[in-house]
Amino acid sequence: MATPTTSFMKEVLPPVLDSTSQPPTLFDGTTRLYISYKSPFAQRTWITRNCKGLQEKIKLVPIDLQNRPAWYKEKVYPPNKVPSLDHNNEVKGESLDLIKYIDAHFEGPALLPDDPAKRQFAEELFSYIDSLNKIMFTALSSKEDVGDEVGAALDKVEDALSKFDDGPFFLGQFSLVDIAYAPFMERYQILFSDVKNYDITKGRPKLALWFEELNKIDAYVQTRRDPQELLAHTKKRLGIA
Ligand SMILES: N[C@@H](CCC(=O)N[C@@H](CS)C(=O)NCC(=O)O)C(=O)O
Repeated sequence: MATPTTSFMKEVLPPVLDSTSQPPTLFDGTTRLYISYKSPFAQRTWITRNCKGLQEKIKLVPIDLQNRPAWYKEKVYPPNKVPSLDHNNEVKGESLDLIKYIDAHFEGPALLPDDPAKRQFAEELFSYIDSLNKIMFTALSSKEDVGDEVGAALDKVEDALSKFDDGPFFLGQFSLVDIAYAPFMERYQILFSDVKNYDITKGRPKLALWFEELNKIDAYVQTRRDPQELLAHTKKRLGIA
């Protein structure tokens, strides 16, 4: 597919709902994506919705995770996490499942290529991200300097970006794989620079180019938070503030 660089007007984002907020009219047939503006898992689904041009079809419902409305757990999504998607009056969760679901069940450009080799590599990369996250967050929470494990994990990302040469993204062209990685890689770039004085792109030209190209994609840029806000929020969550 063509890289979705098409600009649309900056969306006016709906206000965050907290424990004092009334629920929307639940299960009225409206497709709703429950997110938190700060959640990297939720951001994956939000980018996917934007990439497919579904701003009108999928309504964002941002909730305050620090002060959640009780109705969210009781009436919408008992696991009480974000993201979740209410589509056809059925609520589903798990961000990686949801980005595939949104891609497959809604109109808009296909975000996974048909090529079986690329599809297989996509699955490998979807599986790898949990290990990457573990290594990266463990390193950030530790007092030690950045060690070999982080370097090796990032080198693996650099290698993955070298596999297909028909574009700067994981599968060549922009896809769900980039969407799965973007919210986390964005946080690693900011956090490692601030906390460890470590530039994750140094000596990794493919990764540097990946960030450069990603930051041209409006559907993603619209979901980015202020880096200082993200830094403060994530450091607090990791207990390193
Ligand atoms: N595996 C889930 C993880 C979702 C998740 O942990 N979301 C966080 C926000 S980043 C959350 O809702 N945390 C609240 C909680 O765990 O109570 C996914 O991929 O969607």
